Amino acid sequence: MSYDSAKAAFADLGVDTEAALNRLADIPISMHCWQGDDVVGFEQKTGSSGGGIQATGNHPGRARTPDELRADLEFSYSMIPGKHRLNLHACYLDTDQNPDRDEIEFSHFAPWVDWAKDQGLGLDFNPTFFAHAKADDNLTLSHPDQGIRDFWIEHGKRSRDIAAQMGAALGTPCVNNIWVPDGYKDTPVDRMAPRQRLENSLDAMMATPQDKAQVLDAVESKLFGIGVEACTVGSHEFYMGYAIRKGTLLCLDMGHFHPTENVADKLSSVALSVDEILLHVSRPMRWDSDHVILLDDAILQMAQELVSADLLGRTHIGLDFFDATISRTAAWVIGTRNMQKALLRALLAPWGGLKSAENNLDYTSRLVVTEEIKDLPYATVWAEFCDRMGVASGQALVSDLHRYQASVAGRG
Ligand SMILES: C[C@H](O)[C@H](O)[C@@H](O)C(=O)CO
Ligand SMILES: [Mn+2]
Repeated sequence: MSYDSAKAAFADLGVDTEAALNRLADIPISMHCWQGDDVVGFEQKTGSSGGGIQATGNHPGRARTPDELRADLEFSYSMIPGKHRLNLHACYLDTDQNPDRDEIEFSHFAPWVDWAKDQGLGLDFNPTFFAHAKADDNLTLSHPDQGIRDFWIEHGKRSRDIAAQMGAALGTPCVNNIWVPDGYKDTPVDRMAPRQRLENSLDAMMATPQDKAQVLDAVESKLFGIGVEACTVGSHEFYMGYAIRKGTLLCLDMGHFHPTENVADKLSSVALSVDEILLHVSRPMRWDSDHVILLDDAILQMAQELVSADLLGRTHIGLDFFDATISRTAAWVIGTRNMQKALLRALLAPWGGLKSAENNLDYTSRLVVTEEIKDLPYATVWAEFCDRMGVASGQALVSDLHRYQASVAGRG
């Protein structure tokens, strides 16, 4: 089918494909650096991720240096239509020095900033509160030991400063997202004290006012993780309350709720209480398994909510998955494109008519239309988008992904 025929099919429903394509071109997705190297990072130490998160698999081609990671990212961005962002973790510093987490500085990340400027990318940032000896108790900002808390508060402060400098250097606010693994394997007798300590530590970390044009603070909750099955200190209720009271962004990670919860349903509720939202789009399978996102119902519903509730202007879309059983670059490309495809479908829905049917309690029309539009030629509009953006689709995409993977498979 030609794009003109597809355009006419959507126009029949009152949908303007040109407006949808223009809007999609303006939605940046923050791609996470950690898919490229299985959440290992570039600190001069050995050890696994810790904190209950784990990349599984041993596919050849893992990036072992910042240069390799940047090369993989450059290839991946060239396969993804539009201009996007990179989400960096503090453990991905690029320096010959060996600072501990409480000693990191902007200079340790300067090569990333120079590269981002060169590539026209915005940067987002995250303090790294896991994979460190001082996180081995699965307690960091909420640890009963003041010394350990102070260490992590210092790390958090420095990360926030670095994020602000990144935002200033690149002229686009850097979202600085805080996730801590803190929790208990077995049922604690005191849930209040660690939560009070976490709140105090967060307050100390974010005590210095920062320019929102440079850095946006975000906090990320979790239901449970490996090793903290009984209680997570930074639960959803904890961070939702914190974000509302303190004016931070709230991060909703799709893998951080009970598997039967619909994270898309939370957006409109949360948006009534916080100004801005951060999404970690992920695919949990039975647990927070961080599978590569598919074009499945969960993602489609998330995109529908973002468009229908008019939340795109105050939601930062980040990704959070890491699969080491497949080509890591293909994982980035497929997952990011799926997020974009979901947004495109949502932008191509006849929201006016659907909302008016629902308002009139005409659920039959709502059902007929939502089912009928599933047959519309979305693939043709997507191919047109890729074409206009100079990015491969179909068999050409498959070949390019295989060719790049073959070129990195020999890495040791
Ligand atoms: C590496 C990330 O910070 C991490 O995945 C975090 O965002 C998370 O979701 C932990 O489960
Ligand atoms: Mn996350």
